[in-house]
Amino acid sequence: MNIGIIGLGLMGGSLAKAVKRYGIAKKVYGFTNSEKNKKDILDLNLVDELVDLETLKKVSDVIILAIPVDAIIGMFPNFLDIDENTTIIDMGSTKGYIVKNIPAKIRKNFIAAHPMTGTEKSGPKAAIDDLYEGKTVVFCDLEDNGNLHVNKAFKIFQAIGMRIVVMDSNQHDIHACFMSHLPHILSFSLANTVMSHEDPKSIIALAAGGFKDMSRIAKSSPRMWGDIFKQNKKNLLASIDLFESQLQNARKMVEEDNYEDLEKWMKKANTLHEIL
Ligand SMILES: NC(=O)C1=CN([C@@H]2O[C@H](COP(=O)(O)OP(=O)(O)OC[C@H]3O[C@@H](n4cnc5c(N)ncnc54)[C@H](O)[C@@H]3O)[C@@H](O)[C@H]2O)C=CC1
Ligand SMILES: O=C(O)C(=O)Cc1ccc(O)cc1
Repeated sequence: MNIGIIGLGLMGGSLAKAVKRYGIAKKVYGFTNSEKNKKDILDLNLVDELVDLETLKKVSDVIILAIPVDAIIGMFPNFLDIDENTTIIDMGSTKGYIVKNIPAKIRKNFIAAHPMTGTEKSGPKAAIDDLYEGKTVVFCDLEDNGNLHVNKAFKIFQAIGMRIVVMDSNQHDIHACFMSHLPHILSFSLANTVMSHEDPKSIIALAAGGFKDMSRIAKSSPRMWGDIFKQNKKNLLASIDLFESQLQNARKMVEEDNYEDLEKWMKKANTLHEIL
């Protein structure tokens, strides 16, 4: 089968590497809207050929959308004339808003997927050989897809070493919010808090592992995360409220010198790593 990838940054570029490595695609075609990235994509040999969108639509049996979540929605009108056997798979970090907006004409073709793997880096140079190996991909609302398309999606993601979890898109957005969207907005907040108080010299001199761990994802793409926070606004606001109440509780225990309860509270937090 021929695979066409739209957007060849971290996710699309890494997928191109994976499908090549496992010999899943006869040919991998790519489309990008970024002139700046074209040279990198070709230098890195991510795809067999960079083509225009109309060509990619015609030559691909499967089209992967690895672009920001608002750009995924913006692509829908381009697919209205797609062949009934062409599968479209999006890799966006949000699912509810995307699924709700898929045009009826292509609903059977369009698989809503979210690979639960990534990094804070972006662009073609960020692509990694084994990004998907042994990781989970969530497929949403498969009951609305045609069997042919579901089977193709399973085949591709299993072949690159992924574990598949099937979920309702609204449930996905709640879980993805707590497990990914909330941690990202907290990391951005921590980075801005520290920078508003500390000078660069002290940051360099004193940054230890814990700070580096907690701020790594604050390096993530603002374009990509702006779209995610917008599409998952309702869940994000609810999770921030819950986080704020935890922080307020911690603040109160410190303020009142209630170190006994503070220790109990931290011991409870320790148990997260019995699960992870
Ligand atoms: N970065 C991560 O760790 C993860 C990202 N995702 C999702 O994957 C998608 C892609 O993210 P990344 O690869 O990290 O972003 P990226 O920024 O590394 O790559 C996206 C690429 O798409 C191109 N692009 C943007 N709009 C386009 C359009 N309309 N047509 C053609 N090309 C276009 C850009 O030039 C860019 O190179 C997003 O929807 C994101 O939410 C999902 C899981 C993990
Ligand atoms: O860099 C990390 O640790 C991530 O958590 C990457 C990530 C970003 C967005 C997603 O939708 C899923 C994973």
